[in-house]
Amino acid sequence: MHQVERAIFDIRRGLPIVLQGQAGEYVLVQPLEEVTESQLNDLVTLAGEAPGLVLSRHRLALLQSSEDAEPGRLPLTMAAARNRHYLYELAVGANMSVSAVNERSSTATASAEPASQADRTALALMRQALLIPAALTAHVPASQRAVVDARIADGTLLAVPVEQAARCADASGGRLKRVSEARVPLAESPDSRFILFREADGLREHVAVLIGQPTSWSSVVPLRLHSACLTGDLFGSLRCDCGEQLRNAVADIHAMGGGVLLYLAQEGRGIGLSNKLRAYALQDIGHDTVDADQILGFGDDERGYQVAVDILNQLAIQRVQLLTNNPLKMAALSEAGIEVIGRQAVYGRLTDHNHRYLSTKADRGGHWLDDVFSG
Ligand SMILES: Nc1nc2c(ncn2[C@@H]2O[C@H](COP(=O)(O)OP(=O)(O)OP(=O)(O)O)[C@@H](O)[C@H]2O)c(=O)[nH]1
Ligand SMILES: [Zn+2]
Repeated sequence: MHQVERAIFDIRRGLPIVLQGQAGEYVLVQPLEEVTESQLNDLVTLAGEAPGLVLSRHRLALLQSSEDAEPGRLPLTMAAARNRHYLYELAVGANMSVSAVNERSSTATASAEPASQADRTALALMRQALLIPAALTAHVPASQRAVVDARIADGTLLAVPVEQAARCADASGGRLKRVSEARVPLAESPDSRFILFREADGLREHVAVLIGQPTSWSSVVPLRLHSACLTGDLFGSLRCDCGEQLRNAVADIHAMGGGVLLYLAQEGRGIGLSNKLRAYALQDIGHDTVDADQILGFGDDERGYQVAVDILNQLAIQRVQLLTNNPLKMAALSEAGIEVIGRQAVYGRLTDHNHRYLSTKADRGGHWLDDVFSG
């Protein structure tokens, strides 16, 4: 796992890695995000043949104008593989179909082939690294093995077994370390304590905010799962309702006699801040919050709650009253064996700026927000 965690760091820095198959085959993986012309040239030279562009099922569904799709790999011509602008159009362009992109460009690509295990793993690693979910993959032919081996040997290219990488990228939670804690009095709840949990790869840290003294909590613990939103939580952005929900939740839990707020590193519904800002830019040209994420290759909600369940287990919390308007959070906890005894709504204010966002959440995400719209 250690090696995979290193690989995720390389990927996050935009560097290529090698995935090694069980039969000894090598697949070079180059993240698309921030890729430079010179990296594209290097990739083609190193592989000795044109790579393919691996895209998520959400992005391919858009490119193919279909309801649903599987992750796939678009085989590229040599010219296409070197054309950064063209690759970006395919991966995140807002005007969408493979043929339309081909038409606008001097290069061309064929229709998608099913993604191999290495391709799928490459996508999972991009997500784990919080990059755009798109990568170039190239099979290294026997003639190029010695060159690639030399790069692995001199430490300029990291190689990891694909099986291990697939397991690591899919393992959400389960490897959380309780790192540090302290008393942090909050305006809405002076008797509060922060406990920090760190994921094994070190990329994400989550905080459990204990409100009041656990010894005085009732047997059903009021719980808020709050996904990080830098823009809303910290700056009071008017695009969403997060900041007010956060503060209202702390006040509500305090008023309920104490409980827990888990502040989860799931910025932008799990797509990361850089992608959320990209999604905001797409919303500014007319797409709604769900479609904007899909253009970038993401599903409506990329969050999982295993991390939250692991923290609750570490805190020995079994029965909760959940503060949420999100049916997925209720279901995720119940499915993981946490008893959700009840639900309490937690709202922010409706404004001109967040109206469309909240109505999309209600209409397309099934969030319980009727009371917000009825005033
Ligand atoms: N991708 C994306 N994420 C957004 C957008 N606006 C807000 N977010 C994120 O959405 C998440 C909202 O999280 P939560 O406050 O847990 O809210 P929720 O899923 O609506 O559920 P409840 O508040 O519990 O009802 C945060 O991670 C925000 O960063 C957006 O337009 N696009
Ligand atoms: Zn927000």
